[in-house]
Parts: sequence; structure tokens; C-alpha cells
Amino acid sequence: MTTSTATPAQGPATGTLMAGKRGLIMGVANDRSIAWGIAKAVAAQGAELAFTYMGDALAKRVKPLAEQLGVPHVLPCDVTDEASMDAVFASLKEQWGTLDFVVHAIGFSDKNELDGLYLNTSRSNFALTMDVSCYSFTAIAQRAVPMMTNGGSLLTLSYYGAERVMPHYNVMGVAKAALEASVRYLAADLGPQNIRVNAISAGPIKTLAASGIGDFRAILKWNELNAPLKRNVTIGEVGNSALYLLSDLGSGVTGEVHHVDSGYHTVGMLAVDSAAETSALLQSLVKSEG
Ligand SMILES: NC(=O)c1ccc[n+]([C@@H]2O[C@H](COP(=O)([O-])OP(=O)(O)OC[C@H]3O[C@@H](n4cnc5c(N)ncnc54)[C@H](O)[C@@H]3O)[C@@H](O)[C@H]2O)c1
Repeated sequence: MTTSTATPAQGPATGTLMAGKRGLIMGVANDRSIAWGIAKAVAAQGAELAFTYMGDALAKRVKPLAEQLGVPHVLPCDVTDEASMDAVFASLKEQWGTLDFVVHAIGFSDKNELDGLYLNTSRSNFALTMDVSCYSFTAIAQRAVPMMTNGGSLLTLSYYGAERVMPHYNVMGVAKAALEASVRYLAADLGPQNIRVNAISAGPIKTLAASGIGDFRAILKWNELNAPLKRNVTIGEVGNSALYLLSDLGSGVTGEVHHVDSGYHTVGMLAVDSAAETSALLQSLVKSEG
């Protein structure tokens, strides 16, 4: 193996950890997407990939990215549409026959409800958020598992708002909590087939999906000030942790929610050395609420 010690800033480490493995990456929207960070990390280790994208508008962005990594299969998929998911797996079955891993980096909620109080969540947006952000992982697993004849690895993305109240995360927090529970149930169901199921709980990262969350910039700053590493994480770092869970390095790990968040989830109190800046940030949040 020829793994280098490159940091995410220098690009992913190259090597052969994923050689011979075929995987589907769902959720690349652009080059800021967490799914893109994961795709780069596993491609640099020899994985053969397929991408899905949602809607014609994103095809223009996703196809050139796929070309960069030499990904030949780029398929449309809307996870609220059963036929669209069936078509993706029928196509992969025809092209590849078997599948080794799937990355589910998909979430959605009406941004009007990612602001203000959770109390005001509508029935329709509750159902849509749960469908896209939680149930779809199970729906994808149902289709992927029959192709994972040599075992496999399923990976989804969560956020700390599943465990603790984060301002404005609202119904997404409820959906992520359910998603994390489904990781554990799927892990139990699929363990006997040597199919592992895990989640990465990523720290806040400026992406298209994140831009819909109220006061997201303040959340980014708050994490930077108060996380043990005193900075936010990159999609490259999430990609490297995903590589561990998707490759045989993670062969003993399933049902896990692995935090890649500069350690923020371990902190019980604000950082004393950033108290002044954190307090100024709080003041600005109070003003924006007012
Ligand atoms: N950015 C963050 O701070 C952060 C932190 C933790 C977890 N996450 C999670 O990471 C995952 C990826 O999000 P991201 O931040 O990279 O943003 P992103 O906008 O780049 O990716 C979200 C993806 O979901 C796709 N999507 C939405 N509705 C869909 C549908 N009906 N069918 C198929 N695809 C659909 C979008 O097309 C997009 O590709 C999400 O689950 C998100 O909740 C993000």
C-alpha cells in the first residue's frame, strides 16, 4: 500500500484501501457537498463509484465533478419516488452485478421551518422531512442489500441536533434522531450478512443544505470558538473518517454514530478562553431574534 500522510487541505491520501470495491454515493450537489468530500477520499483509495443527483438543475454541477474522478455512472434519483430508486439499482445491477458500499448524504426540510420554534412544525413538513432525511436510508438499504453478496457497508450523515437542541434545527433534529436509531436497527438486521451500518455525525459545514438553517453562520462560529480543536471540520476530514468506515479498516464497527466535529459533542461548558467572543456572538444572535 502507498498511503501518504497528506492532510485534507492537500487533497486526500492516495492508496489502495478501496481497490476492488464498488460504491454508490448519493447526495453530491456541488463541490462543497459532504458527499463530494467522501467521494474524493474513497476514489483516491481506488474505489469504483456511481453518483446520483436530484433534479436536472444539479446535473450540470454533478456531471463535471463525476468526470473529475472518472465516475461513469451518474444517475438521477429522487428518494421520495420509489420508481426512481428502483431505476438506480436496476441500472447498477446491470452494470456491476454486486455492490460493496452506499453513502447516503441526503437531507431536506422546508427552510421556513428551520427558523423560529420547533413547536410550529407543520404535519406536511414533518412527514416530508422524515421521508427524505430518515426513511430514504432504509428504502435505499432495502435495494442495496440484495446486491451486497460479499458483505458491505452503508453510511449516512447525521448532526449533533439529533442529540441536543440546536437553535433552528427543529424538525431536522427529530429526523436525525430517528435516522440514528434506524442505523442501530439496520445494523442488527444486516450484521449476520456482514453488512455494516454506521453514521457520521459531522460538525457544521457551509453547504447548500446548511444554508437553509437559520443563523447557520453563528452556529459555525460558535463551534469554532468552543470545540476542543478550535476550528470547524472540512469535507475532506469527513471523507477520511468515511474511508475508515467504508473500507476494511472499519470491519469491526457497526451501529455506530461517529462524531467528526472537532470534538464539540464532548464539551459541557463554553470555552473560558473564548468567553468574550462567544458572548459577543450571543449578543448578535439576541439582536437577530429581536
Ligand atoms: N452541512 C452540515 O453542516 C452538516 C452537518 C451534519 C450533517 N449534515 C448532513 O449531511 C448530508 C449532506 O448534506 P450537505 O451538508 O453536504 O449538503 P448538500 O446540499 O451538498 O447535500 C444535500 C443533498 O441532498 C439531496 N437531496 C435533497 N432532497 C433529495 C431527494 N428528495 N432525493 C434525493 N436527493 C435529495 C440534495 O440534492 C443534495 O445533493 C445531509 O444529510 C445533511 O443533513 C450536514
